[in-house]
Amino acid sequence: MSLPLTEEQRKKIAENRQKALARRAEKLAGQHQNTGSGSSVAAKPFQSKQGPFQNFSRDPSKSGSHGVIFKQQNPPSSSDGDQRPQNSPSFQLSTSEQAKRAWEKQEEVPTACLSQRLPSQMTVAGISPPLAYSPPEVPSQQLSGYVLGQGHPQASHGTKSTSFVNTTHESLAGAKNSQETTASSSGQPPGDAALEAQIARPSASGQNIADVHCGTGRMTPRTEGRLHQKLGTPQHKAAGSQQGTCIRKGDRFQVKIGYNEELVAAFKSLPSRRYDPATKMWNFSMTDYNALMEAAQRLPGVTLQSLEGAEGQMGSPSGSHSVVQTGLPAAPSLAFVKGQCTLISRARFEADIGYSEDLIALFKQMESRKYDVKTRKWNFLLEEYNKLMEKVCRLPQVQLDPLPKTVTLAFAAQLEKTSLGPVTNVPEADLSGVDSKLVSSLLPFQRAGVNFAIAKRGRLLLADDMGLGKTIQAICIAAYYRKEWPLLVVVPSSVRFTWEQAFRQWLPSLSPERVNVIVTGKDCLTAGLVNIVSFDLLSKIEKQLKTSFKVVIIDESHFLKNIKTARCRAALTFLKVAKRVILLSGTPAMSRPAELYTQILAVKPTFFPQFHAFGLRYCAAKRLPWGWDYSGSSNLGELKLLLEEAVMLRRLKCDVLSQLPAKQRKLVVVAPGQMNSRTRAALNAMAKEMTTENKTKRQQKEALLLFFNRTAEAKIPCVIEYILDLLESGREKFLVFAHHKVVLDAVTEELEKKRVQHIRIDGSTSSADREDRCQRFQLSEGHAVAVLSITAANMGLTFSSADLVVFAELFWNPGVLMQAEDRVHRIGQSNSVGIHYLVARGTADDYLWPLIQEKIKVLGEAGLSETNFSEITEATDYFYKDPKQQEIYDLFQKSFEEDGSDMELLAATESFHPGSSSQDTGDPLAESTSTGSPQKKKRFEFFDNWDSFTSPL
Ligand SMILES: Nc1ncnc2c1ncn2[C@@H]1O[C@H](COP(=O)(O)OP(=O)(O)OP(=O)(O)O)[C@@H](O)[C@H]1O
Repeated sequence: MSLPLTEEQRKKIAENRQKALARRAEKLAGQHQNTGSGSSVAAKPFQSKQGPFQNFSRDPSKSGSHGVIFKQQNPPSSSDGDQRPQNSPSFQLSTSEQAKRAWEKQEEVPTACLSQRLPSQMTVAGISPPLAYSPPEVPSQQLSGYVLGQGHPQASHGTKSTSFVNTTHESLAGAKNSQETTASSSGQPPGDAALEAQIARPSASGQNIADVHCGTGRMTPRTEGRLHQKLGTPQHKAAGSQQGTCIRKGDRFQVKIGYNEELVAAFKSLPSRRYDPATKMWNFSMTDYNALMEAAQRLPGVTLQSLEGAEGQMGSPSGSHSVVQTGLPAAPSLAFVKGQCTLISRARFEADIGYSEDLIALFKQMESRKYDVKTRKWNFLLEEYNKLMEKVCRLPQVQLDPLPKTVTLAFAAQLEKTSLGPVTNVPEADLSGVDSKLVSSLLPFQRAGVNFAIAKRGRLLLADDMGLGKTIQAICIAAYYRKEWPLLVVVPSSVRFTWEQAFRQWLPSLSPERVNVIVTGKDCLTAGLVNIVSFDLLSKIEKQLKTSFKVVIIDESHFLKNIKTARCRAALTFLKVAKRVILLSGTPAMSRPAELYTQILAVKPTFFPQFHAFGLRYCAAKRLPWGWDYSGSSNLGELKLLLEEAVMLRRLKCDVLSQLPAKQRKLVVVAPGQMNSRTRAALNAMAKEMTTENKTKRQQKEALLLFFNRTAEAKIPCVIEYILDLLESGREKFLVFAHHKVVLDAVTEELEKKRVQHIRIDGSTSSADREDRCQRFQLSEGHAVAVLSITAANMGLTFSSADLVVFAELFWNPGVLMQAEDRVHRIGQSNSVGIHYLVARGTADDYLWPLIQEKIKVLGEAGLSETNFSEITEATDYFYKDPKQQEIYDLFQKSFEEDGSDMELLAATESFHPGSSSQDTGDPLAESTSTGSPQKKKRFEFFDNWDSFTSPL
């Protein structure tokens, strides 16, 4: 359809075009002279795009998004929609990628160059976009991407690759052939196609099509003219030619073409027309497609490439050069649909794809078909997957991406119809070789966890909720493979000794000497049969890590979530060679699926050897101007199913609540290694002081008090480290009870420093404020810590929104401790609550802990306490073989049982201030407790440097 232009108007337009062309040609020739022979106009914008990425790759710190956006070393050439990795020209490209790049190059050509294109070249360009943007046989899963942290996405789309620089018309046509949409099928006369190929063939230097068009200055108006003559095309027609393309946008299509008055008039005549001022493009409904294409066909000099998926469908070759003339498909059959298969249950998958009549007909042939009216999607049994996919491949208008290969492998039994049961039956493992004490203690769900692990040949991510006893399960699994030991256990440093304790507790057959806790980088990693090392030390013992451990436990394995960290890189070296890998985490991913990647890699290295494939499928990977963003999430249901099938076991507290006690107490042996030698020596001196003969009762008590005070001070770094580890492990809300002001202060300061939401209630908090702060904590979301004084906040407050209580310090009166525990264990609490007692060896805790046990036992026997500490009491192994120790214990017992001692102790401890008194050699107690003026007491230089002491090493 054309507008009736007057002859004069036509002439004027033609003249103006000629003038503009001449001006551009002149300008171009000038530019070529300026840029020299090696430069290419077409290449320029491409090179300039590379700049920032090269800079970026040199500066990975600018990746943003907390290390989740992985470095992209190659420049993307388009930013929207296409999520495949791009290649620099020197990389191998698949044929479809070449075609796409050739297309993009065409797009990048400046207007001046466009005006010089030959009609035949337009046809060359016109063949590529549909197949290049959507290669049906290339599942995204096959896209190999980054080897994490190492940079390049490798160009492998599963199709034959040829070098980009050698791109030829033939290779493009070849690509097209492979997609069943060949250039010849577009209805062009063969003679013309051959001629085009000849013209478009690159120079011997391997220059690509775009360069030939307008690249290096070889193309001048004169040569252009010669080419036109060769084609028998009048030169003025080439100057006036306009090439455009139709692009599918949902149920509409838009036309991308430069301004043409006649075409615009044609657009305006179509009822469904819309103009988008943002893109400056017209768009139409599919019903107007044929009318538009016919109108475009009638306009001289206008070449409008048909819609993606339309070419080759309805061959009505007219013999024209124009792509439009390759045949106009009827609008309904143009419905090119693209989608993907997704796993929706262990037995079924869903086709997530738009409407296609042919496809629906095919779906209806499947016996297991189900249509979900809510999601409006069809789903099928996995056993029909292969059949369906085979048939879908034969529908040219449909691109249904398959399930990732990892998924089909993990669910092979279902695909092959060999196992249709809804739940896999995990066989009962033979645990006869494991200590019976351990095996008999396992709760039913823990036993099931051990069975699962053994069914998975000792490689799993045990992701049970916090406090469900991952430690006992891990020890049992590792013990099953005892013949393959030495065992390596990697843990947060705050729980190294707790793990040592757990081995002692649960594996009596293992001699305690065979448990080796690595404390410094100089310690030998293989000294024990069980070797426990902290994450922090991993990078310091890298050489030793080359020793291969066949059995490895990683506690809080989400500490490895970031591949860029030294600890993760170090861990991957030994995880690669380990035969059994037992990962433990209550929170394997705290905010995004990308965090799971390294843990999956550790358990199943073959699942997603390259992060990019994982990122595309499960992290909604997006290409941004600075690289790929993997911080999103996609197909989470499928990821969960995949993990549960092959990698992970996760039970929530609510799933197993009936098997859990209402309160679970945990003894956390905090690291005395944090104490420097002076601290340790001073504590020993305090202990000695208490048992020195000829001491009055009062003097003994004062010595005891100072011992208690110094213990508080000495524990601070361990306490802080433990709290920070809890936060890092995803514990959102918990209470921290302490007694000494110095401890409360240190914890509060640290939380402030780390900007963690917290409240504090101590003796100085008014009653009104107590309630306010308590409410604030109850209602807060995300991380929140309540820092509470054991004696000032152990009553009358409800903190039921938390389910964990940490006792940073012990207190001699178990009744007070129990009251404090019950701040969370009360009406409104639906969970089993965790109580962690931090106990430091070599401090007053050695005496306080057994004292508390003793008292609780008595209360329990009298029916006054439901609490049973027996398991952990046993575990602590506090039997005083040394008579001096027994003496100190007796002293503690006596002192705390005397009437009024509590008040005296409280006063003394509250007033205690770190670093008090310089009377190292004298009796500091006399000042700190008996003078009654603690503020005035002299400073006791107990620690070299307060700052270094409070910041964990
Ligand atoms: N079967 C059991 N018998 C006796 N005590 C148990 C049993 N299972 C777990 N416990 C105790 O429960 C407490 C919590 O267990 P554990 O520390 O292993 O939990 P977790 O799952 O590792 O928690 P988190 O994720 O917080 O570290 C410990 O004191 C442990 O000794």
